Amino acid sequence: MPGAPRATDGLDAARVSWSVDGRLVLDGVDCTAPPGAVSGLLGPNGSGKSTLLRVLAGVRVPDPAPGRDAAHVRFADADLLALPRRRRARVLALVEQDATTDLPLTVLDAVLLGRIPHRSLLAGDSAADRDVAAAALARVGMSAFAGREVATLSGGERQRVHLARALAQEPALLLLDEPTNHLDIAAQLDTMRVLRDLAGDGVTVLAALHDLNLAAQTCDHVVVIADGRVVAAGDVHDVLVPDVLDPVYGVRCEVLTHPRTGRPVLVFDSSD
Ligand SMILES: Nc1ncnc2c1ncn2[C@@H]1O[C@H](COP(=O)(O)OP(=O)(O)OP(=O)(O)O)[C@@H](O)[C@H]1O
Repeated sequence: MPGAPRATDGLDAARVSWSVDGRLVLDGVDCTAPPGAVSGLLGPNGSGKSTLLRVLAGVRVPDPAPGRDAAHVRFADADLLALPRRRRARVLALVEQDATTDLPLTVLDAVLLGRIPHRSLLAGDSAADRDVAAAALARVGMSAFAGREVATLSGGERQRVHLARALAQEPALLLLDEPTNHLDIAAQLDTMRVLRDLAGDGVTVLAALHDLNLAAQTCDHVVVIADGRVVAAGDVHDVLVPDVLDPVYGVRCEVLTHPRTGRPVLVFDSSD
């Protein structure tokens, strides 16, 4: 992405715990995402993926760790947990699952919200901001919708606008929670291609994904969590294997090889 700062190092989070109502949702998670690559955050429903993304994005504060080494979340030498909100928003963007926009905004105005961290507090949108927002809309194939009210969009269209808003932030680290939710198969592949292109531009991408085959075909690196703990992390060929996936998801999986890409193709059976 033009203007995006290039990260020299990727994301490095360590010992992240988060509890609610006395229940440990994340239990000492270590999670890395290599720079300029697409990483997948995988795990069953309720395993802690959204919570982890929210901690990494600074929306949730990790539990204190009295008497132990504290959690850290670093990106390209910056301590993300210590960065003020506005500076953090110039480094990273989070696309939340089923994000909603209640304000009566046009698509272009919703995408322009992504420019707020980059301008002075009282300034309006500049011509440059509008150019960045228009480029972000073009990148997700939504230019024709610029003047529409967000409330009138379909779920899939809205999902793409949220991605465009994040792109308008020009983040060096992009965190996404199930970015292919609501999307038909062609739109899913388009979104994953956008993520790959961003990685090619130097952006570090970490996306929570449910579709393990989409992850297998797209990701350079995957992290699997279950019950708030990391079970495995690494290259898709090493991690997307029955020894890891069967117990985590309670299924039986077989791994084939994609005839063109050489990447794993997973076929599932229920375990009983
Ligand atoms: N604010 C909260 N209050 C109570 N429980 C919470 C809260 N936030 C998360 N949880 C619980 O923490 C666990 C992990 O939730 P999280 O949304 O991170 O999982 P997930 O892996 O993203 O799930 P899914 O794939 O279903 O979206 C769940 O059991 C959830 O109910």
